[in-house]
Amino acid sequence: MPKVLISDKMDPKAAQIFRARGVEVDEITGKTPEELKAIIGQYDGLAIRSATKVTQEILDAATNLKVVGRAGIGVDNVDIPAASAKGVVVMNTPFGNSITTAEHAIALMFALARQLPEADASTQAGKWEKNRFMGVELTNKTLGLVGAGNIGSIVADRARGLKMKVVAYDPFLTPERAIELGIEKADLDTLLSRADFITLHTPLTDQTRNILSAENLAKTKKGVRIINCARGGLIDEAALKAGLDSGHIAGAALDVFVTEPAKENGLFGTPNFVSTPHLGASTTEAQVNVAIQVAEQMADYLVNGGVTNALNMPSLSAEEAPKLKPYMALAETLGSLIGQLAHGPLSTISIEVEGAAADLNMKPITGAVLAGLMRVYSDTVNMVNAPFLARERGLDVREVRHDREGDYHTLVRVTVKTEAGERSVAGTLFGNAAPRLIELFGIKVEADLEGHMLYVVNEDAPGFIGRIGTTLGEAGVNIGTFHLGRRSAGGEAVLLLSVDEPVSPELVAKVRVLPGVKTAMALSF
Ligand SMILES: NC(=O)c1ccc[n+]([C@@H]2O[C@H](COP(=O)([O-])OP(=O)(O)OC[C@H]3O[C@@H](n4cnc5c(N)ncnc54)[C@H](O)[C@@H]3O)[C@@H](O)[C@H]2O)c1
Ligand SMILES: O=C(O)[C@H](O)COP(=O)(O)O
Repeated sequence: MPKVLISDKMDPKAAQIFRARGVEVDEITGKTPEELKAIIGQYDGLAIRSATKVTQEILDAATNLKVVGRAGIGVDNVDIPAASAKGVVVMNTPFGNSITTAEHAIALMFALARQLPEADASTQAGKWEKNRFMGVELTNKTLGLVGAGNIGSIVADRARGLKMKVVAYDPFLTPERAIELGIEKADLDTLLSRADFITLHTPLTDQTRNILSAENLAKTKKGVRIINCARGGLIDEAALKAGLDSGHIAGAALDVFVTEPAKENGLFGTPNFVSTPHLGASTTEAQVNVAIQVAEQMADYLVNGGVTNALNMPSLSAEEAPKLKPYMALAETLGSLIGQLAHGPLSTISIEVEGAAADLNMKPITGAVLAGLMRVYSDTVNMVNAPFLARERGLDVREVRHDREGDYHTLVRVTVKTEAGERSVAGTLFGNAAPRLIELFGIKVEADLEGHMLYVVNEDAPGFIGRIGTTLGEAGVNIGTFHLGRRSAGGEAVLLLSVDEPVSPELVAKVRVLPGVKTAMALSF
């Protein structure tokens, strides 16, 4: 039974779903990195929010880990390249808390417009400072939206409902989508110069870090109010404080900080500064949504192999997973066969599908071929890290889907380019389930590839099979299955034998010197 650790506070629905789906679950929150390192080795899955940092060190200690599930959106607390390299799927729940976070941005915009926190503190202090708190209306004001993705779009919709004009900067926003959202697409400088309020809704990347730098803050309109419910690091906090102190910036509301938890910060105590402790996603509705989603996604992966919302692997629905399972076994076996047989550096690998296979999601098939191929070199390779390792090694991966109908109802062919030329193997599914080799380096040969095998290329000549049988018999090796194929009568032939135990190097050496043998190799699957 797979075992998951929930290491951040999560709605109880997550644990309930894991258990209902046959996944054992421990909820242990508030651990230090050292404490997490000590226990993570027991788990197949790790369910987190933003508090747990999934670093290279944690991943190194996570010897059984297969999936990290983020109950939320931002995954900047997960070292995704390190997870990919270790074959760990990283998934998030990209929509579960979007409405809640958009609403928080709108709430902070009102808090700034009407100085609600200060007015509340003053009133409760018995001051009744009616004349101190003069607000501004949102109606007819311009909202500058930096990032018009899931959350930004919802903020735009709500802002338009408030009769604001929305100007958006997002390099990936198409003109059609801007029209659909009823917003104006602009460049950053235009937005900065026109916005009465600016709200940030981008991930933190090398391009967005300090997008509101001292230089860009200086381009804003005097009296601008700024909201950040996205990520700390998008705003230069020192420059923001200077802008508030000088009065150029009329107000700023931050839910997120460069350093979190933000127990101390230079902005604290600054007039017209409002803050919340990363509460963007903190509503009952959002937390139930993300807890349910993350548990379902992780259980799907751990139990059925279904992949949804992964950031380092193509999606594979729970419906597709059982259909693709035999294909992935076939693909992995073909990858392994070609990895064992093709010597020297590979420059290109081409994966072709035809017949029924051509109707399937090809990415998992490709991932499985690459995993089979690379596992020949390292047993820590899986479908997640195989494409990553292939890219790292400069292997050019090509996918070809053929519409044509061939001799087989379904077929997967793998061709690699080596220094010695192209090498190709092909297989089908027997009875729609059992992987079967049908072609090896251009020779038709039907074989089940499993367990320990001996591969021999020889000249097709009478008496050869007897000699092989005798050689194996004398070595005390029992033959399970025997598959033969040849290019032409008297030409090159291949022989694939399955045997009950590993084929020793000594036996391979004996076979290699038999008359007519061109090459012999032990294979294992
Ligand atoms: N405060 C919270 O509790 C909370 C909750 C949920 C999400 N978030 C954060 O909110 C942010 C937005 O989330 P989302 O779901 O809308 O993400 P999203 O991926 O749907 O949208 C992000 C948008 O930013 C745009 N973008 C990327 N680079 C840009 C750039 N250089 N300049 C301008 N725009 C750029 C993208 O094109 C995209 O449209 C994320 O950082 C997420 O982690 C915070
Ligand atoms: O990216 C997110 O989903 C938010 O930052 C929410 O973070 P949290 O789950 O720690 O509240």
